[in-house]
Amino acid sequence: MDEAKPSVVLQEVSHVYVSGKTAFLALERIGFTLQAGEFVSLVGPSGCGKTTLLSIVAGLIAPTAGRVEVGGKAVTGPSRQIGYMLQHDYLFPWRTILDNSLIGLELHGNITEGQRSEALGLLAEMGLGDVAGQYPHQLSGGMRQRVALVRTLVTSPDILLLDEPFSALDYQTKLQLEQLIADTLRKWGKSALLVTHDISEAIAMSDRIIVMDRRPGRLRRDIRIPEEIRAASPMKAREMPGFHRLFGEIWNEFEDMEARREPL
Ligand SMILES: Nc1ncnc2c1ncn2[C@@H]1O[C@H](COP(=O)(O)OP(=O)(O)OP(=O)(O)O)[C@@H](O)[C@H]1O
Repeated sequence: MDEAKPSVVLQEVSHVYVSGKTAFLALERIGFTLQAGEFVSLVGPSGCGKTTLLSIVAGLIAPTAGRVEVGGKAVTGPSRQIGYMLQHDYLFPWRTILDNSLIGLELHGNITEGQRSEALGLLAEMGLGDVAGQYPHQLSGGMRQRVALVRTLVTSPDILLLDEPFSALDYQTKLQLEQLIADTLRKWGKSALLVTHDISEAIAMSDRIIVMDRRPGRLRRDIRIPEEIRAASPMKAREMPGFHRLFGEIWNEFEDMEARREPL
């Protein structure tokens, strides 16, 4: 682990949504640490609070109780240390691919020539060098998500929050992008917190998987992925017997939660 890079620590984080006269406990006393350079996935049934948790870590909403620290400092709002990548790419149709990838930097001031050439280098690394001058409608879904990744990486965040970034992609593109992101984050020693509904994706990409329970959203399991699976590519990992065992174990957690589900 790289000690110079920050870890993320959540302590007793709870969140209540209030609308009108009703209050809803969305998260209850969540606590875990995302070590520097670690890749952790959050899985759990719909509505268990995964996106709420990411928004709290990103500093977009303040938790009702508890504390989130990045690199030992309390999170009080959005910061450049954290990059957020969503299911939709939200590229601006009137801007070129290069200009779209520079948006995050523009928000922090004028773009330097060095930053522009760094963005071009990143686009090339993601196989997008030839389309830097094109517009989003000329690109496939997978290419657009890669642009969104460049836009996130170009601001040099230490931690990436990934909210179902692959869910709108076809299977083959999704596997390729999983591989690309896993390789890129590992190479640069970035930490990541991935929200996904896809158990296979979580196992193939992560160092750990946190299984959440719902109503209220709580931690249910914290599962460490065996080294042999972590060392394999997301495609190869899917062929391993250990992978299928883990899939079954997590699937059983979901079945158990479903069996205990109370009517809404
Ligand atoms: N702004 C809000 N006001 C009131 N309730 C909300 C708000 N946002 C989310 N919720 C509720 O909080 C709970 C957790 O929502 P959240 O979107 O974090 O869950 P999730 O696990 O990400 O869901 P999914 O897997 O379906 O995307 C849900 O019951 C949701 O209806």
